[in-house]
Amino acid sequence: MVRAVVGAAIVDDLDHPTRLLSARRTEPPALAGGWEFAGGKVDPGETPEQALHRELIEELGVTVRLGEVVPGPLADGRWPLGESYAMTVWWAVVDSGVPAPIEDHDAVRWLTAEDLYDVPWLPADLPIVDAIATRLR
Ligand SMILES: Nc1nc2c([nH]c(=O)n2[C@H]2C[C@H](O)[C@@H](COP(=O)(O)OP(=O)(O)OP(=O)(O)O)O2)c(=O)[nH]1
Repeated sequence: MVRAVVGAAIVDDLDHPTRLLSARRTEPPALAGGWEFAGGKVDPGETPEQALHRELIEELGVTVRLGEVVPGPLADGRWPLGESYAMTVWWAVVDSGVPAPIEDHDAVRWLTAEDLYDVPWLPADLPIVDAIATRLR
């Protein structure tokens, strides 16, 4: 069974995004230093949206408003993350708080279309970043 993961493409504006938030992982060692979408695994008893809101409060200290799903190639628009995980990614904007690397990350960075690929994204995230890049102005 593929495990469900949720992630947020946090941008400055849902209708006219110009900046995307990326976060640098600290764990596990094989993934540490890679940049990703904040989020994580859906726990038993949670909806995917509940899981994402929980993870964003824990990891970045923010509440968000979710937009549409960034549609991926798998069933339900999910994106493959290797063999074991599939991630649903929502567009999101910050409702309250300032994103900070509270847990699981040691840096966050807002990226524009110009410097979107200047950070070493986790390899599985690159097709997702490509999809987002088409919307960043
Ligand atoms: N959150 C997140 N995980 C990603 C991304 N890209 C990617 O390959 N992954 C992988 C890393 C992990 O193997 C898996 C998600 O696990 P996670 O470690 O973020 O989940 P979690 O916060 O619930 O972690 P834990 O409680 O089990 O330690 O998906 C991404 O953009 N965001």
